[in-house]
Amino acid sequence: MIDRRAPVAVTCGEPAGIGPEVVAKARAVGGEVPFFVIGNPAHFDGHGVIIREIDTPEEAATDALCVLPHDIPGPATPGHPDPAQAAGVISAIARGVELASSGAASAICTAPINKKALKDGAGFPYPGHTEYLAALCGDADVVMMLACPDLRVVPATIHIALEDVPRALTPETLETCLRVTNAGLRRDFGIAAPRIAVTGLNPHAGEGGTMGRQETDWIGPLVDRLAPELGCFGPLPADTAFHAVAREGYDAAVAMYHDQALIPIKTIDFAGGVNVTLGLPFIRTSPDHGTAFDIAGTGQADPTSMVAALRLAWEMAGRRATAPA
Ligand SMILES: NC(=O)c1ccc[n+]([C@@H]2O[C@H](COP(=O)([O-])OP(=O)(O)OC[C@H]3O[C@@H](n4cnc5c(N)ncnc54)[C@H](O)[C@@H]3O)[C@@H](O)[C@H]2O)c1
Ligand SMILES: N[C@H](C(=O)O)[C@H](O)COP(=O)(O)O
Repeated sequence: MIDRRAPVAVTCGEPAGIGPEVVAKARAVGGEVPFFVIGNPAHFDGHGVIIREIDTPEEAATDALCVLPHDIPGPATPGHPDPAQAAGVISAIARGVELASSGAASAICTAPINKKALKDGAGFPYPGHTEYLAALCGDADVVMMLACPDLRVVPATIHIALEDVPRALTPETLETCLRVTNAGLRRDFGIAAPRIAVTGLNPHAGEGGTMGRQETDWIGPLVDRLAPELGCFGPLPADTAFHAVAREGYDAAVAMYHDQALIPIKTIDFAGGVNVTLGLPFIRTSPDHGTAFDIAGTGQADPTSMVAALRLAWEMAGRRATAPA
């Protein structure tokens, strides 16, 4: 059967971070995935791969790092973001979205951005790709999933201050999160009847209302109501929801806030974790790490997560390409 998947569009991310290095290294070790990167070709020099400028995504090949040139000025200085580059970093993401939306790319895979650098340099009003991509797609209901072979996690609230979590967490937001998670597990991970563990917000999941009431007042009743339809159960005390035996009982865990979800996965498999946005009209993956300014330019960046992100995007594109309409 002919493989008609278009190549994956990689957005360059922060030029002063480790993004260019892991993208270039991924070309060398992630051999089978056809991809091209949207960025300034000069930013990818020096990592031992052949760089080829291309004019269209169709020219992407696996024998070189193919770069679709994008207007991001100047050299990159590792560890020191240049405010003049911020607008180009942002518009490269928007360009990736256009290419994925038109079918010219089968997915986007985003190299890490530095949110503060984009805010300082170009007034970027979003706390992350996830929210920016949702806005580009008409305020789509999206969830952020981080996935590795042993665990998938979804924080029900994403990039907000901890003090704002209890207000942001409502029956409506949690229900939407559970629905998007269930649909994503079925469509993009091929799990016919997903099992979704839901954690509590408070210590010991509230311990029967003695350490917080969200669990008894509404999280528990909501999870019970949706259980027959979405395969969810809980709320579980978060501290014991992620050990090895517990993980065997679910396909994804929905946690209540960012660190509750991301600490376990980045502890279990920082190198192999992948960030996936579910709920968009196209596929988006990303490595689970950030711009790592502390090691940028030293050659120490590990491309394993970038390779995993490319492979997962490609696999998801394959599943969508062969799914019945
Ligand atoms: N996908 C993304 O765009 C994304 C993901 C996470 C964080 N970020 C952003 O990146 C910036 C820095 O975040 P941070 O410092 O919290 O996390 P980070 O992941 O950049 O770094 C955390 C630690 O892990 C190390 N590390 C990270 N990736 C590595 C790799 N591939 N190989 C070897 N060591 C690696 C770093 O050197 C550092 O010590 C922030 O602006 C954050 O918002 C972006
Ligand atoms: N919250 C993510 C993490 O810590 O890995 C990271 O900030 C990336 O988020 P976006 O994909 O929204 O940029």
